[in-house]
Amino acid sequence: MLKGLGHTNKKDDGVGLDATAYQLINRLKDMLPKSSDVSADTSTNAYTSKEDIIGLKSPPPSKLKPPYSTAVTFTSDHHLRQLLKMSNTDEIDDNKQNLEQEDVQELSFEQLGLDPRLIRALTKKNIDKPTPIQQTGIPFILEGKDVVARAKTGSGKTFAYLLPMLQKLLLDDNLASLKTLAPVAMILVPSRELCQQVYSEVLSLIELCRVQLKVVQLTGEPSFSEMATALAGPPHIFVSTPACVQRCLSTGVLQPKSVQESLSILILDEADLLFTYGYEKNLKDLKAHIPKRCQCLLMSATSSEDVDNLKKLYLHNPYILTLPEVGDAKDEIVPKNVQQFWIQCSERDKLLHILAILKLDLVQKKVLVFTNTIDTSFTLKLFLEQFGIKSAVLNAELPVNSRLHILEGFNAGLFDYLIATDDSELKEKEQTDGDTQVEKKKSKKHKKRKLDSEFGVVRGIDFKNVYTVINFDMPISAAGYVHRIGRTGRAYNTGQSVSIVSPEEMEVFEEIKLFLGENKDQDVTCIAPFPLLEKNAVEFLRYRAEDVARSVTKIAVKEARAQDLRNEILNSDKLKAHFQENPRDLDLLKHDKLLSKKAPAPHLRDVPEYLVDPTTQQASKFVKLTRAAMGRNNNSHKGHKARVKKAGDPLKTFSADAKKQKRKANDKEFGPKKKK
Ligand SMILES: Nc1ncnc2c1ncn2[C@@H]1O[C@H](COP(=O)(O)OP(=O)(O)OP(=O)(O)O)[C@@H](O)[C@H]1O
Repeated sequence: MLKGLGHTNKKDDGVGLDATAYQLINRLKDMLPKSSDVSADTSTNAYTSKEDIIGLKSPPPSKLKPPYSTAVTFTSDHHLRQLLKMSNTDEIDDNKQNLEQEDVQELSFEQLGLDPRLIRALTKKNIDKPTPIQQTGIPFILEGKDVVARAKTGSGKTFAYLLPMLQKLLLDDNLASLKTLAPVAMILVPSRELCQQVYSEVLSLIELCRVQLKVVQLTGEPSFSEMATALAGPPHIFVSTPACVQRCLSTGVLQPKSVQESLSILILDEADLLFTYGYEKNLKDLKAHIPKRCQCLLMSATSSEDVDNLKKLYLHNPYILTLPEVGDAKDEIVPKNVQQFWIQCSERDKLLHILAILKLDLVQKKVLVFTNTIDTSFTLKLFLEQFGIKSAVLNAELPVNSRLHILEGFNAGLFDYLIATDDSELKEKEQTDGDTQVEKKKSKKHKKRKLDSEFGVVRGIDFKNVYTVINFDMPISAAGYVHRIGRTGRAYNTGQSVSIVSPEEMEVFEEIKLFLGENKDQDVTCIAPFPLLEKNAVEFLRYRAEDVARSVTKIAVKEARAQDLRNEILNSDKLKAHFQENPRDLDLLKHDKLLSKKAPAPHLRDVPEYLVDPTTQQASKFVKLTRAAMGRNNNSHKGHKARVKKAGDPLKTFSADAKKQKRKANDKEFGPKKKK
């Protein structure tokens, strides 16, 4: 991104950047970790690096037929060490020579052997070249191998398995036209949100390919008739959670014998979460019904004991494909195109600091804010509302239709700020804490939390065009941090994260830095202090912020939370009925409406210029300039194609309208904005 900014400086005369701004930019450059020297120029994006293209295997890639063998390449000792960790040493030594001799070659989708219909569908989605995990994975999967694919967040793992899976169904007459009694392909994911996301991706590919394949999704605890309706036919592809499939089997809606006869490909997505979300028993029981000849794929962003256990349980002599792996160096954990920053302040001053960075326009939109509790989300929402910053909240308490709709609305650009409660780690902790199941049940009952156990907002969800991730509360582990900030910088996009760290959170922050490979002795910094926020700028806002913060009482939060839940329960029913008919009508309900009882005071909406010091004004200009240079979609690499796409993609067309509607609604709620 910095190189990109460098280019934009040449064009910025009209914007009025002065020497201070350039100093600021340079300061920002200096403070950035060396690894974040990423560019808006696609030729240097995260995926073109040789270092990132990795394939591991048995048998060696050289035994594969061309053109596959050239795609599988080792380029560093680190990669070989990775291999040694997980495979047979002799085999590695055998392969080492082959691998070192091979040339790195970037392959196109055509060269990977994908069907023209799928390539056309990808072109319509503006996807023209495979990511490394797709380059490496697709040929193996097309060959029918069992595969474990491990790659960073946002690296395109979903298409890495969807494309070859669909190709198999498209090309194999037996599979697609055979009168089976159960689905031919099954995709198991840990959460409802992921289920919806994967389902939408498959559906959209099928529609764009114009083929007669049927896909169905099912989650939660559906009734017998819901299961029977979903599986009538049966669909070719079934997207679900392990618990739900188990339910279909135990109620007889899915006959074990039919599964044995029909199932050809099974995919376990976000495999590292399946056990921690409590599906261990389901998966163990399900194993008995999976035919031996069934091809199994296991996708995950990190490695863990759970992934290993699943691999042993389901896969036969698998190919293990891994992109740079967690463990050795920071570049290999977090996508290179994400810049990481932090701000240190007291717990009490967190509201003040987030207000300063949002209100003074010091970060790019869209912004995804993570909190650890639902109450904190509402505190933040109510607080920001008073300053004219509207946001939606997302948490496990909300009805499923609302959650899905909120995600879709955010992805379509209906609102810019989403405050998500990430309690997935607490959920994991709940799983490991406590001695017996009974105790766990008791404590859960005691808490009376009506949270959806299939909710998962952090892992795997493909938030579109989120530029900034803010950790308002720090996650409780380094892995949680990696997954949170992985919601930005997806695929070829750039992004940044800002962690607001209180003294109480310093311990976990240090842990995170260590995990990312920060090393003071070698002058390696992974998370730099946020460079655009001046102390003065914060202090100027203090009085107003503290005044408003005092009005956001515990009672106000409780009431807002209850009100939001009531709204969303009503919404959810409407959504259910309406969206069966109009699945793309996203603007029916607004999720970012105001919850404060007191209307926001007009004087808090705009920060008067005299309150903003000149350096901060320059910083804000600099952020706006960057935004303009990057284009609204944060997709500079797509160039003219992005414009072509806009007309054809209902989501894009919709978001353009949505922007107008959003402006109108804003004026209605806050009053028309004065022209400066
Ligand atoms: N070849 C490609 N070129 C450009 N964009 C791509 C490509 N493949 C996938 N994408 C896009 O990249 C984004 C991230 O992909 P995906 O959700 O599959 O990542 P992931 O590796 O599964 O991440 P996570 O581990 O967080 O689940 C999606 O928006 C997807 O449409």
